Amino acid sequence: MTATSTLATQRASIREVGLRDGLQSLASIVSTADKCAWIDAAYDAGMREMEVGSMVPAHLLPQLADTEAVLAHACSKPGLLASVLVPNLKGAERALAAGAQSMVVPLSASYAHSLANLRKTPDDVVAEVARIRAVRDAAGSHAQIEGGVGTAFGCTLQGDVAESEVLRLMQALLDAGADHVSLADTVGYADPDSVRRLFEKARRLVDGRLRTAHFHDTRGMGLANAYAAWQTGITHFDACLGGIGGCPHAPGASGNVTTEDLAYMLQRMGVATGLDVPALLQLRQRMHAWLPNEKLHGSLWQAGVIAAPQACAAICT
Ligand SMILES: CC(C)(COP(=O)([O-])OP(=O)([O-])OC[C@H]1O[C@@H](n2cnc3c(N)ncnc32)[C@H](O)[C@@H]1OP(=O)([O-])[O-])[C@@H](O)C(=O)NCCC(=O)NCCSC(=O)C[C@@](C)(O)CC(=O)[O-]
Repeated sequence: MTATSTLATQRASIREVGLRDGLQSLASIVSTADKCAWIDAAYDAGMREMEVGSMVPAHLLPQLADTEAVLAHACSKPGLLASVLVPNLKGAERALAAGAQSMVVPLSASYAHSLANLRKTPDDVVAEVARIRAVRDAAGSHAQIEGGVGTAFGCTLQGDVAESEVLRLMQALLDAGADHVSLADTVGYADPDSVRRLFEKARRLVDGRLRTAHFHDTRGMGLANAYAAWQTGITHFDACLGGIGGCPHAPGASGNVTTEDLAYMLQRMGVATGLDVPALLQLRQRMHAWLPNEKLHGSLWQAGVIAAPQACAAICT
């Protein structure tokens, strides 16, 4: 898809991943009731895709130990696509039993990060996706399987990651049974040029089966990278309210691109997201009470939204 035809689409979807990527690296533990309130408020603000936790061993990420309960609440929301991260077959079995509508299987294109994060090589993760697909199909479930290719632009443990390796693994995930794939910049190694280059190549290879772009704002390029991905035809983005997030097994990892800033950027570009940006800002404000010891990030909350032209005209006359 060319930039011109992409811009004609003028619709994009943001998946709030704060309850998973956002919380996984924070020491604070948010109560299940507060997580459900977070889901309610995001849903009321128009959010229709949320990643609400991880099916990892509770002792590894106690922050996400209540994922089953949080997922059950998310699944009660009509029209909400509720996903969870699953690191292995056991996690997928838990996700299927809990009624997940979408499972994100992370695969690190960086060999070193793959071992640190999942104790598996990237190709072992591909083989695990084949097992997850077999179990899902045998269960008669329609839960989507997303292969999330992380460290796609490099990482602190290994340095460079070759584009050819990222593309190979992306294709291997689809061949193994993933329904679609996403590309992630785990530690802020991407820039708009490298994003455009890799996403264009990836889209040439698998077209619409490359669904989502997942950026961290580690070096201040999160929004610029999202814009570059949008220009290649990507219309699904991951983001975290308050810009929290980061992989605990990736040294130097920091927060995701900020949901409210990304939603506002798209809105200013005339792209419909279905999101109520002032409502997102109110939700961000509530997060201070849920995460009193954590720093929230982003820009829009400081300056506020610029009033729509009609409202401005009314005020100015
Ligand atoms: C994959 C493992 C589990 C391997 O960990 P392991 O120790 O190799 O696991 P194992 O298979 O040897 O099993 C050890 C024990 O854990 C149990 N177990 C095993 N699996 C599960 C499970 N799913 N749920 C519950 N329990 C489980 C298993 O049953 C066994 O129990 P025991 O017999 O000793 O009583 C571990 O390495 C792991 O959980 N890693 C995940 C780390 C993580 O969450 N990282 C962050 C997410 S990835 C990320 O942030 C990047 C991303 C996606 O956001 C993209 C980006 O930003 O770029």
